[in-house]
Formats: sequence, structure tokens, C-alpha cells
Amino acid sequence: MAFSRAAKLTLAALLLAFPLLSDSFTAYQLGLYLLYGMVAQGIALCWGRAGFLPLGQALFFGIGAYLSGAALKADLGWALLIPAFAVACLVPALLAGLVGALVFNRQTGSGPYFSLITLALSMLGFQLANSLSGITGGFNGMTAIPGLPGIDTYETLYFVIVGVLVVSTLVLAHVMRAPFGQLLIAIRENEERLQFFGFRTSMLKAAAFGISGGIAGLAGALYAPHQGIVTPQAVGFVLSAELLIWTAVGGRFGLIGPVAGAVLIGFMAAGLRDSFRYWEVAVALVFILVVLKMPGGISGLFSAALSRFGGGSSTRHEAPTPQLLASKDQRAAPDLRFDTVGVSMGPVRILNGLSFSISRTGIHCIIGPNGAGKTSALNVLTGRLPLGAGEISWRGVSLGNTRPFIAARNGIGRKFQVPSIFPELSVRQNIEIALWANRIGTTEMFSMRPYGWTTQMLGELKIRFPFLMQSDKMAGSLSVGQRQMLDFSMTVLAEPDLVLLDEPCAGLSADETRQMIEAIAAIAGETKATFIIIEHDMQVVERLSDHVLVMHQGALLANGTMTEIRANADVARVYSGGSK
Ligand SMILES: Nc1ncnc2c1ncn2[C@@H]1O[C@H](COP(=O)(O)OP(=O)(O)OP(=O)(O)O)[C@@H](O)[C@H]1O
Repeated sequence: MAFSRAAKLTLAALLLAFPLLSDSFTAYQLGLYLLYGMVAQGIALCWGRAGFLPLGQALFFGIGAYLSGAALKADLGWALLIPAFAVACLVPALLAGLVGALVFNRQTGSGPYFSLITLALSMLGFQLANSLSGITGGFNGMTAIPGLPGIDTYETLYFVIVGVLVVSTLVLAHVMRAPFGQLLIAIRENEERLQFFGFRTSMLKAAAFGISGGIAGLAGALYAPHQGIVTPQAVGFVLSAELLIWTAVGGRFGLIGPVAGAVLIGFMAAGLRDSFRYWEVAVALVFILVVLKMPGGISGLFSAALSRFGGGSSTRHEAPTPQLLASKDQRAAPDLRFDTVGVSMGPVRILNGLSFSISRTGIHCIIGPNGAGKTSALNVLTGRLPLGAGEISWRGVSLGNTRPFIAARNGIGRKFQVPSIFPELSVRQNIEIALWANRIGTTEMFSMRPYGWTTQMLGELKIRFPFLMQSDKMAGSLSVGQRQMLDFSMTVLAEPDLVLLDEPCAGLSADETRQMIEAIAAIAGETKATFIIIEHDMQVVERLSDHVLVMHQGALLANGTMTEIRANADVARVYSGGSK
């Protein structure tokens, strides 16, 4: 959620002045809710920003709490306590990052698989905390944890918590504003498209989860001296579920909302607990109401601009050259080979011994009747369909059973039949992501500089497709034709060496089709990339193709120039409804 700078400073000032405006016990309570709010901010990074739901976040909070509790009980003094706190933050961060990497690498989607594993881990953590009584104190918990040296738990610890919250909020705000945060939204919006730009999305999600685990560990590290006791409940499912509720109610799309949710429900529960027997029912009802009626939570009510953030560097500079898995010489020589490729889905044979090779740049059109296997050929080339038999190689590299991000890193770019963009991001943000493809490094993902990247081709595309200059327009509000053009522009802006376009003129008006044909011809001429275009419209094929491949029933029927194809009797028979 977009709060103004003045509103944020006022909030920080109010938090600091709170003990003066209230009594020290209420400030002490608020300190606890702020710690929970920190954990909820991490959940918002994963859930609201990247779209995957961690169900067991208390695990990382509890680990941080136990580690810091043990360090405090060992009476280490500040010199050793600070590294111990760093460990209490790093261990949960690494554990979360590792879990994320393992789970997301196996299962690309962000669905229930990941959520259920995090839930199971939290339950496992609860069992371990109960049974490892020699370390954790078991069911009774780790007790008699002293406060931070020289800091009074009821008077001054509150200010430490506010300071840590402000710093962690600033760090998270930077992470969200930086390209990394924009890529997380892109994952939420269209993860597969991002992979076709060469991003290993499983690692981006694992990194986000790692950051959220570290923040939870840090909050846990302060929870131990704040409470003086850490019980298995601190790692358990009940707290994990409460953290989710606070995040949802406060607002999962920003950083202030989750803290507000934790504080509001925390005080509400504290007030109702003694006077109203069914207070948990009240909290559950609020949660249901928010989920059904206010997806942006309470903070979402104050601003509709949930996804407007960051970016927009005013100084433009040339984007670096894409870093592909190929040498300069290899990049200059296209060499695509399909050798008796077979793909089946159950009893359905989709590709049936497809063989062809392309070793010249230029525009190669694939034509064929519906269901011939044209899209499937591109799918198996880019790792979207599993290779059943045969061999596929690109510049000598075997691409059998590849993954989309690896195909992209090998210089293969793809535009889908149905335009595939990031609808909740603006036109500018969509273009930025395409410009980052194969160019942005890990450290650059956390700097603002890549927002200023531009290329000569972008300038040309803006002249050809003027709507690209409406940079703040949401991509989801573009017409079908404009989406096709945006998708095409994004594909070529990544500067792949092999450009795969699946029916780029589908859904375009006659005028738009002309614009698209001219753009493809111009870009193909300038970039020296190899274009493979699937097309049904013979006028488009006639205008663009240097070479035509005809597919029928999952195999190659013919190939040659358009004139040769027109004269081919087999092709004529297939197109007139017969079979070869
Ligand atoms: N994942 C899949 N599972 C099952 N069948 C599939 C799958 N993908 C494609 N097919 C089937 O394989 C055949 C070829 O489909 P494909 O989309 O490649 O054809 P196409 O030549 O691109 O057709 P069109 O021109 O209509 O887009 C179709 O019968 C399709 O239903």
C-alpha cells in the first residue's frame, strides 16, 4: 500500500511517542504485537507480493526465539550477543531459503504443495520443541530468559523493538521497490512468462522466502527477552495461523498493513479475551469478512494503488548486452535440429517423428492444419512439453527435456499464441522486465539502476507501437491487439537469437496486422536473429517467410520456399481436407 512519506514519518513518530501517550504496560503489549507485525511483513512479501502462501511462518520466529533465548541465558554480554542475534536471524533465513529452493525447484507452481509443506514443518517444529526438552525446556518451555543487558524489558525494550521494526521495514521496502520486488509481482501475475525470459523463478521465490524467514527470526530473537520465556507454541501452527490472519486483515500487499493487522487484532483480542468468551469467533468472523470483501485488507481501503511502486529512474542508459550461454561465434551461427522427435500424452501422439533443421537466419514460417503439432513443436523445444523420443539441439546444445528458463538462457525467446503479459503491471514495468531478461545480475536486482535501462530497439518499437509510450497504463487494460504487440515487443527486447512467434497476428485488425508484419520484418532484418513463426494467415506467410515448413499429424510434410510449397501436391491435398 502506498502511504506518503509524511504519513510514514508520522506513524514512526507516534510509535516512538506511544509510551508517553499511554502507560508502560500497554507499550509493552504493543511491543509484542509489533514483533508479530514484523513476521507478518515477511508473510506479506511472500503472499501478497509473490503469490505463494507460507502456512508455517512461526517455525522461523520460534527458532530465532529459542536461539536468542539460549544466548541470553548463557549470559554472553553484548560483544557475543550481537553475533548470536545475527545467527538467530541467519539460521531461519537459510532454513527458509533451503526449503523454498527444494520445494520450488521440484514444483514450479506456487500452489498448495508449498503451503502444505510449510504447515507440516511448523507442526514438526512444534513436536521437536516439545520433545527436545534438554535444549528447549520441552512442554514448559525455555524459562527465566533474562532481558537484554542494560535494557529494561518494560521501559526501554519497546524502543529497541520500534527501532528494529523501522529498520527492517525500510529494508523490506527497498527490496519491494527494487527490481527484485517487481519480479516477485511478475511471478504472482504470470510465473511461466517470467521463466521464458530466463528467470529461474524457483530461486527468486526461495530468496523471498529466505528473507521472510530471516525477518521472522529477528522478531523471534527480540521476543525471547521481551517475554522471558519461549514455549513450543512459538513455533507451532496456531501462531502461524494467527500470523496469516493478521496479515490478511491488515493488508498483505504492503508493509504497514500487516503490522496494523497484528496490532489491531492483538489489542482487540486482549480486550475481548476476559470479557467475551467467544472472542476467537469474533476474530474468525473479521477474517472471513476481510477475505470475502476486502482482499487488500484494512490498509487496502486507504489506497487502491496497491501495485504502484518503485521504478521510473529519470536517467536513461543503454542496457547491457544479454548474457547468454553461448560464445559470440556460436551466437552468429544458428543451428536448430529436430531429429525424429516424438511427444505423447497418454495414448495421444502429439509429435510423431518430427525431423527438420534450420541453419540460416531469416524468417521461417511453420504452417499446417489445426492440430498438426505446430505449437507442440515449440513447446517441446522450450521445455513446456516433455520429449518422448528423438533429439533436439540448438547450436550443438541438446535441449531435450529442457526447462523454459534454460531455453531462454540459450538465446531462445518465445511469444505465445494467446498474449502472455503481466496484467497487473504497467506497460513500462512489463517492458522493464523484458529488458532485464538475461541482462540483470543478482546484485542489480536490489539496485535501482536497472530501472533506467533502455535500448535502441525500444525507441523503434515505441514509434511503431505508440501505445507503448502510455507507460503507466496497466497492461491488463490493453486491447487484445495491443497485448499481442506488447508481448511481441517484450519478446524481441530480450534480444534472443532464436525468436519463436506463435500466431503473432491472431486477433489483430487489418491495420494492426500490417503494423505487426512491418515490425517483424524490420526487427528480423536489423537483429540478424532467426525467426520461427507459426501462422495460419497465408498473406502473412507470403509477406514474411524466407522458408516454409509444413506440418501434418505431428511430422514434417514439406519444406521449401513459398512458391515450392504452393506447388506441392501433398500440401494441396492436406489443405483441401484430404490426407496424405
Ligand atoms: N499437453 C497436451 N496434452 C494432451 N494433448 C495435447 C497437449 N498439447 C497438445 N495436445 C494435442 O496435440 C495436438 C497438436 O496440438 P498443437 O496445439 O500443437 O497443434 P497446432 O498445430 O499448433 O494447432 P493450432 O493451429 O490449432 O494451434 C492437438 O490434438 C492437441 O489437442
